[in-house]
Amino acid sequence: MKFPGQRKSKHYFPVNARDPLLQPVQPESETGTSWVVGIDQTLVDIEAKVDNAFVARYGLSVGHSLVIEDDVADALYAELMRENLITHQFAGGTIGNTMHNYSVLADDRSVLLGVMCNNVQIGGYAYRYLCNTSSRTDLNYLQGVDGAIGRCFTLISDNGERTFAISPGMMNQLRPESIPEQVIAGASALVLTSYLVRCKAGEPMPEATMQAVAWAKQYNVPVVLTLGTKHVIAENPQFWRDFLREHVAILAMNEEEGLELTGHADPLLAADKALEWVDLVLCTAGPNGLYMAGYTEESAKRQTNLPLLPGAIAEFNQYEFSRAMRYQDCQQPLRIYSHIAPYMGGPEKIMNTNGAGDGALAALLHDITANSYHRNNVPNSSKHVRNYLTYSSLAQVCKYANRVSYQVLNQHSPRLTRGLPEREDSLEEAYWER
Ligand SMILES: Nc1ncnc2c1ncn2[C@@H]1O[C@H](COP(=O)(O)OP(=O)(O)OP(=O)(O)O)[C@@H](O)[C@H]1O
Ligand SMILES: O=c1[nH]cnc2c1ncn2[C@@H]1O[C@H](CO)[C@@H](O)[C@H]1O
Repeated sequence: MKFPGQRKSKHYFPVNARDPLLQPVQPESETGTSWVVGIDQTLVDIEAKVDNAFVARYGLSVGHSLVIEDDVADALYAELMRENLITHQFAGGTIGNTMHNYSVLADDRSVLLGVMCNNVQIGGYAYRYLCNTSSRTDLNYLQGVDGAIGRCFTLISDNGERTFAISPGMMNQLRPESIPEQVIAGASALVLTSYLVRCKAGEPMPEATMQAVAWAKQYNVPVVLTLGTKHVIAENPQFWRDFLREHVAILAMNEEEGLELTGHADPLLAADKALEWVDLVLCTAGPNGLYMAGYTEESAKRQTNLPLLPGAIAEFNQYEFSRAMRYQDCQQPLRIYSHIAPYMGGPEKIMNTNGAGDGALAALLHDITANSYHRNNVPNSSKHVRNYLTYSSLAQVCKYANRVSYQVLNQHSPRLTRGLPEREDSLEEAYWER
């Protein structure tokens, strides 16, 4: 496990050095002790440059993700081929991206659940998917299907905005019995997307998802939900509010999804509202950067030394140097908030925004899993006198998430092609001091 945040400063602890006061550290095994698990619709992103007329012609909605029927997919694909518009093909899927990115950042294990073709052809979509997933993402629990994985036509307009058209193939055929109980039981987090319920009647994916949620609840594993697209939320916002209250600890969304969910266009107010249902919120806001909102123990709050920010909640970042806790673990819960503007003002030229939010969530998961790892190895550390959820403060997690988003914006693929630059391993020197 690589550590996030200020690794060379006081938070760094050399768990691999022999310190007789620490629990003997277990030799690194392939399965490790800390991992995250996610469920996804297995998808390959087929990226093409198109104009808005193309998007309208196929009944799509700019900036969003819609499912298309096979005949529409065939016509769309034929036009892309005929006009030679396809520029890239990548492994995709919002949770697949997040698991891959987590493994790249943490240099550690994530487990991906979903379907995979029983019969993989060299050079085919399934092959590309497997080749473009981190070797630290455990794919051993994928369920075989006799048919194709999904395709996500990723249509990029001139300003870098992306529109998705999903041709599902067999991506929703994941069955409840393919969810491994022990993998969920031992995970630091179970990561889901609201896309998982976007299925045809009778497809087993939603049931498989609920099986995973049931086990997560049984073993007290925090469930993380990323909202995916505003359309899925807009169809039934009350369903999602109930789902969050019932099952979810950590919510990731962008400001449009936040608006559909809460009725608040202001990302800070949307995040604050969502704290009625969940313990921790990450709300990305495109060129306005990102917000986090969560809880900490009143007596453990830490004052920021950054300028206090104006906003719909005055001086909302006052305690952003506090570490997040689950509501249920606080005796006197205090709401804490943080905001950060895009790293370096954003890249000079954005390749495309695809996956920027998935990158931010992967950074947050890294911080949470680092906390579990540290707790397992150094259980009597002062860092664990309370049952914290994150390893770092809210402010630090914001910086890290934002830094990772920048890295994704700066490249074509929605998945990190490499970790952050090595010299930033001591993040003091590069980013964090700026
Ligand atoms: N135009 C931009 N300029 C600068 N930074 C940006 C821009 N767009 C996105 N970012 C950065 O990327 C982060 C995530 O972006 P965004 O809100 O677009 O995520 P998203 O809509 O969830 O993306 P996706 O669903 O494609 O993963 C932002 O918090 C910000 O740091
Ligand atoms: O319906 C869907 N299910 C799962 N993933 C999706 C869906 N639509 C788009 N993406 C994925 O979202 C990623 C960027 O966040 C893209 O890589 C795309 O594959």
